[in-house]
Amino acid sequence: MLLEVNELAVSFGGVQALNLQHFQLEDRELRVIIGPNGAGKSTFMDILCGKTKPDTGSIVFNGKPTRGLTEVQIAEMGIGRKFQKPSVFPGLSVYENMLLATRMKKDVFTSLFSRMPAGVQEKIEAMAERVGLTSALHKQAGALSHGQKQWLEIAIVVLQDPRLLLIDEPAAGMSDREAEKTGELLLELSKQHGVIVIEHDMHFVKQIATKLVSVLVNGKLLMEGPFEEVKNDQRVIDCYLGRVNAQLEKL
Ligand SMILES: Nc1ncnc2c1ncn2[C@@H]1O[C@H](COP(=O)(O)OP(=O)(O)OP(=O)(O)O)[C@@H](O)[C@H]1O
Repeated sequence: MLLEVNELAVSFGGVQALNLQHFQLEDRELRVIIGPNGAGKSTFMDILCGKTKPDTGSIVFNGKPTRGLTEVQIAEMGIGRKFQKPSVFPGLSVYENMLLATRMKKDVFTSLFSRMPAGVQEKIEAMAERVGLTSALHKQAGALSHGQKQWLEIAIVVLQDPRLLLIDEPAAGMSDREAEKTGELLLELSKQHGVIVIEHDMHFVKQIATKLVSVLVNGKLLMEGPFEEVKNDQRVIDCYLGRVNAQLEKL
């Protein structure tokens, strides 16, 4: 098991944001987490990467407990997080952004201007190929399309060689074609990494949920199952009145 979580809870000002009895993820499993706004999805990822400290509970990653560790220590253990908010350096090229990612432990100046260890260039070129950014390698990151920026963000996390990737709403704001390409990329990445994806777009969920979908509601796990089972579950449908419900009916 790559990740095992038990009795994980956190409250903010008396409001319980998360109260997760149990969650587990196998190595090289891609799990999608869905749930209405305020369900605790981002809070769960924030706790997994050490950004938020839980009140109670245990998290065992790759056989080792992570509670009490800092964000940096957790990242070094192999949990990589891609946030919804862009975090690339817009004034640097795609290549330079990727180079920085391979050398995160050094400062920006040293990373960009010191001698490059053997194999780094090849690693960056292979990653650019994987995320479809080969022809944009020397473009400024700030000039990329929204979809390309998201792929660069994913590449930056993957270049740090995490065992587990946490990805928050990767398809938000993308065209259908970009979302589809992103889905293909995540499926490909899950051959080498554990991947947890938070997503609202049900077409995208359908594409990538080849195994299990976890549904969070009010901080609790409502159900877990294959996409077909989840989308037909009355409790899930009831939680998704409105926009997402309409999407579910079309699938
Ligand atoms: N730092 C914080 N301080 C106070 N309350 C918070 C904080 N972070 C989250 N919350 C609250 O915790 C609950 C869960 O929020 P969270 O952002 O995890 O939900 P979510 O499922 O990711 O929602 P969305 O789909 O809208 O992103 C919400 O009631 C939210 O207002």
